[in-house]
Amino acid sequence: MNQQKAEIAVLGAGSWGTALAMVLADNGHKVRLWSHNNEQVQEINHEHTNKKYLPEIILPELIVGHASLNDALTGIETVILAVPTKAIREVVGKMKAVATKPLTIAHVSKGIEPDTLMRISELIEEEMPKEFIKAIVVLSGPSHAEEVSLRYPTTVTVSSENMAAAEEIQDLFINQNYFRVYTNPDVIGVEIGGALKNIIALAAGITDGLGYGDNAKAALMTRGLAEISRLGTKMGANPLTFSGLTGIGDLIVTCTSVHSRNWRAGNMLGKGKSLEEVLDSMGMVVEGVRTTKAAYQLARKYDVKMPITFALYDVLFNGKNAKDAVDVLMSRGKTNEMEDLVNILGERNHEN
Ligand SMILES: NC(=O)C1=CN([C@@H]2O[C@H](COP(=O)(O)OP(=O)(O)OC[C@H]3O[C@@H](n4cnc5c(N)ncnc54)[C@H](OP(=O)(O)O)[C@@H]3O)[C@@H](O)[C@H]2O)C=CC1
Ligand SMILES: O=C(CO)COP(=O)(O)O
Repeated sequence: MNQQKAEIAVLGAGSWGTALAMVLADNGHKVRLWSHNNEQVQEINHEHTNKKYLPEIILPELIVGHASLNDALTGIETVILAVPTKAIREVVGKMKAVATKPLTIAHVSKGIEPDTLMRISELIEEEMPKEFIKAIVVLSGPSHAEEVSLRYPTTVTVSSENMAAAEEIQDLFINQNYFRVYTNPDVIGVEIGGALKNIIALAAGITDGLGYGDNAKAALMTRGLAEISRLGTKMGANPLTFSGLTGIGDLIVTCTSVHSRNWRAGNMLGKGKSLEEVLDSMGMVVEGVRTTKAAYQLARKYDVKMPITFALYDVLFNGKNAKDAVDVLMSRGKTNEMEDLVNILGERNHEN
């Protein structure tokens, strides 16, 4: 484990890129932390802090900030891509311009691109020429940056179509004191679970903001997982992945933690703030908003029932009142808890 010390580029110096850079540095690896903000790079190198994103933290000296992507990537074989979903195409486009050899690209973002409906590994594959891709890996799971940077015990999962590459990323990150990394070969399930839990966290924040209780939140989490599992299974995921760290695990942490940007954004919406006011006040990415649009489109494409996603879509994009949306969910026709998933599994078995 962590046998060889490597030099790794982390692209994106927001909360998650910085916390993951700390894990790598704690494991003895040199980290080139790239940011498109030169002032932030100066702060990282001279103050060893990143106050905007992790105000309490002192960064290990093995982390060196870079404002030039070319410098950050020269001679590097492994890249951790840690920017929001909507920046992935732009940053991979810049990587392509300076890459000189095949890279293992591990992404850690949780989203789906609206309209193209692509998962992040698919976006990377589309943007990066084949000759510069050694492997694409996803790292996901219940892991708020604020807690990882305090070295609190955390578990995540890595997945790839190239499991040897996933195991290399597992070895780079695993830390027996506080960061345990599992593998799972189900890339679709891992990416869908990580992206769609943000939708349910927004909804959980809204019901908390409305003053509804723990019953409502437990219902949202459970029925939210049911609709994520239905869609993911229809898209080809292993349904068991949704009972793992990147499914229920991440759903629990994002719906219950004060660190969650998605939950906090939902909470403000439930208290009556407009979407614009909420997003303006966050200062960090709230992935669930765009992902709601993408999941709404995916549900229509795959003909899967996703009532919570549809209700949230109406609140976010059609001006529906949040309380009315909950009323609509509660007054739906009678249904069987498991039948739809069982039917999807039946159709899949029939096709195989
Ligand atoms: N925070 C967390 O606990 C976790 C986050 N994630 C996922 O990680 C991804 C990144 O999130 P997180 O770090 O939290 O986000 P933050 O909002 O904290 O930081 C985003 C970072 O990306 C930079 N960035 C944004 N757009 C671009 C661009 N076009 N080119 C270059 N850099 C850009 C931002 O720069 P600037 O400062 O200039 O805006 C900032 O440094 C998300 O998909 C999130 O879901 C996953 C697990 C945990
Ligand atoms: O994915 C996360 C925790 O696992 C982070 O969630 P938020 O983006 O809602 O903060």
